[in-house]
Amino acid sequence: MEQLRLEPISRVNGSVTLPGSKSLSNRILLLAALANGTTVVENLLDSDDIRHMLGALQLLGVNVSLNQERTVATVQGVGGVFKTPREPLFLGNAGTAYRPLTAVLAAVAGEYELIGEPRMEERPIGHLVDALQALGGDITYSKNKDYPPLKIIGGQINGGEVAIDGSISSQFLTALLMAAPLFNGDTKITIKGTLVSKPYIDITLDVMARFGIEVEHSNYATFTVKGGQQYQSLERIMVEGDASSASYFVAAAAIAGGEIEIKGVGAKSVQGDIGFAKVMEQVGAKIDWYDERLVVRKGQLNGVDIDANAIPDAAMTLATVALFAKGPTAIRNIYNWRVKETDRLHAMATELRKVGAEVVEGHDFIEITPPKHFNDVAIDTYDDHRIAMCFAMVAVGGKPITINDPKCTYKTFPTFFNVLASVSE
Ligand SMILES: O=C(O)C1=C[C@@H](OP(=O)(O)O)[C@@H](O)[C@H](O)C1
Ligand SMILES: C=C(OP(=O)(O)O)C(=O)O
Repeated sequence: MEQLRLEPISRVNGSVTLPGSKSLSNRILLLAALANGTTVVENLLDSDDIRHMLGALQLLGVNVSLNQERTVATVQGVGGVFKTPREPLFLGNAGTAYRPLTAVLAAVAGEYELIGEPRMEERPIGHLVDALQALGGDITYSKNKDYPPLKIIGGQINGGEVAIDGSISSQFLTALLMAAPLFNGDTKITIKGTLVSKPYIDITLDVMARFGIEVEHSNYATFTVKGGQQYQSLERIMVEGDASSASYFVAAAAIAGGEIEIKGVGAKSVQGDIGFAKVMEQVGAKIDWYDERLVVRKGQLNGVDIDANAIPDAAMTLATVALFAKGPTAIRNIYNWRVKETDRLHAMATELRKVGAEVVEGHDFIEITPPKHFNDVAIDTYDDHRIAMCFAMVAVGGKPITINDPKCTYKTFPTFFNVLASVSE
């Protein structure tokens, strides 16, 4: 197995231009493909999750051309008419590809099979499939009920009233919302249970509006979407920098000092993970806010006790910031960490303990007391990009660390370790 040795970093300094947002890239690609004209997408992320979406679109007969860096895509929309693919759509472990494609392909004519990596077969999708089936969708489980892989016969959905469980993943509601304009009739969606990861719904509504579709909602409890609509192509759309990827550089500057300018997200971001920078101010970081960038400096870091339901991805970074804060840190209301790239609650608890922290792993929370002494260990990353990236913060805090399988960052941020090295002293 490949390992990356990170020597202690004494200071960080410089400027980082963020790669495009994963959440925005995959939503924009799918809606541009469904639209009825050509859309040029700029600052597209080039990472595994996006490659899986692009691979699927190609098999569905969508013509997408990319520049050499794969950061500008010209998408020739097919007006909601896909080709039946000659092989199953392999979507890796990309939730932002698998879930939206499930709903959209249930809505448009054709026969489809959606497959993924072994971990994808352990990540639930039953809440989405239940809702689509209740609306008349023809979806069957190829292996285990409520989990991928899936077989879909599309084009059967008339719309109507439907309830969807929002308590495990917001991606199910995102998927249903993105597909609903393609249903024959109007759809009224009611949320069952508490909706988790709510800010991701704002990203969905924002992108849908950019492509010409308005959704009405009352306080994220009910949503109404008119059926029989078509997405409208955009001449040009720019993908914001990835706010979750920004979290590592916000944390690095806060921990090590020096100053990092982070370009690509700021006060105007549509991504909820920008909220991580607010949390870091509470922890003690000094941040200057601009519309589309942040400038971050070190401060005296103190442990905090927060509800992180709205920022599930960036909150993992707080778990390693906690190693360098004064006093314990508690991160609460994060049950769904358990159904992501790995069981992140258990994995984070295990690896933080290896480093020397005292950790309480609750059903839906984690409490971290910083180490008295840091152990120089190799961190297992469980094929989870965020575990690899957050544990790089140990080196930023001045302690040596080894990251196993560092290429797992390719899921969302292939150049992460190079970018970190470029601001490290
Ligand atoms: O809609 C999205 O783009 C995402 C939603 C979140 O998932 P959940 O809604 O499952 O928490 C997040 O963790 C994921 O990385 C991206
Ligand atoms: C949870 C994540 O990914 P996915 O989009 O596959 O759910 C993530 O990127 O942290």
